[in-house]
Amino acid sequence: MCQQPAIPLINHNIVFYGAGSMAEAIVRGMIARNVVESGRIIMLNRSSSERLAELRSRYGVLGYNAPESKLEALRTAPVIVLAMKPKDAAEALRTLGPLLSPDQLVISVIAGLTIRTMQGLLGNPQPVVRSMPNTSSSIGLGATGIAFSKEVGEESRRTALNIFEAVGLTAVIDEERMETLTGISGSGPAYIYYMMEAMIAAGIRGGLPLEQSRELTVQTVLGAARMVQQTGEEPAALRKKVTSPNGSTQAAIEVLERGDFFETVISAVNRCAERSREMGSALEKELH
Ligand SMILES: NC(=O)C1=CN([C@@H]2O[C@H](COP(=O)(O)OP(=O)(O)OC[C@H]3O[C@@H](n4cnc5c(N)ncnc54)[C@H](OP(=O)(O)O)[C@@H]3O)[C@@H](O)[C@H]2O)C=CC1
Ligand SMILES: O=C(O)[C@@H]1CCC=N1
Repeated sequence: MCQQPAIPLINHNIVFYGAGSMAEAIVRGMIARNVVESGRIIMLNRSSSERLAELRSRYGVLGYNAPESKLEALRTAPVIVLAMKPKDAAEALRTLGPLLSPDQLVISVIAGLTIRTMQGLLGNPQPVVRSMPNTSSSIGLGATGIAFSKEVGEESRRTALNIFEAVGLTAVIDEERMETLTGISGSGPAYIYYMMEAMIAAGIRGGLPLEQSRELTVQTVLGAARMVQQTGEEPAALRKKVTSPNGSTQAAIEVLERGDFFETVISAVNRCAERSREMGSALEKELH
């Protein structure tokens, strides 16, 4: 596990422009690891005061949706994390651009939104970071891809890395690979949850009580991931060790193969990447 720093690593305000699931996952992870004091986190949304009240009471963060407070927070924060849905990003970036000074860092978690489009919509070559985290950041087990615009200096680079390293693993990658990474780790938790849903349902249909089926499934997924991590063995090698010749596992794998499981997962990852590119293209059109 990560060691909790005695002195918070981040000693400036961070504004989350968007206060939904992904923003909360990052905030929860950062606060749990004590990398920043909760009073330095400001969360903004468009309309939901109940949501801001919930975040304030859960994490002790500040939350605003009144226009003047929002503008003031955006004008003055050294770091702004863009965390709204892609459909809301163009308008938000157009609002943000004229408010910023050149030293403010904008970090996006928005799927598909490229560095070029971000800077175009901001209207200036602001230092920007394109990231793709996942919701496991909320328990410190996130996996985040990061790409930097050339305007990002060493200190800002470190700031962005501090945020995401505090909530899990980070991978600095070429921006061109961000959609593929989205297909693996950004959306990946959903594929695993889907597999778990099916395993739990199978247990119930086979007569196990829901709770037992759930617990057994969770432990199986956790154990399998830890085995790959801790033994350093390849998943294929570990799979072989479970699969006795002509045994029950082999019979199960044959069913998965008949459903073209391996290629189906690859197609899902590819489609996810393609969809991210489509969302990125829709945002790029907003430039014209
Ligand atoms: N969920 C995930 O697993 C992951 C999501 N992402 C990315 O994170 C982003 C957010 O996703 P998610 O957290 O799921 O979305 P949510 O719908 O949960 O949250 C979106 C938030 O943005 C706010 N918002 C929208 N427009 C504005 C605006 N103009 N000003 C201020 N706040 C605004 C909404 O406020 P209100 O409710 O008041 O309208 C809401 O708080 C997406 O772009 C997605 O691609 C990236 C990786 C993983
Ligand atoms: O589904 C989405 O668009 C976002 C991006 C990665 C995970 N969720």
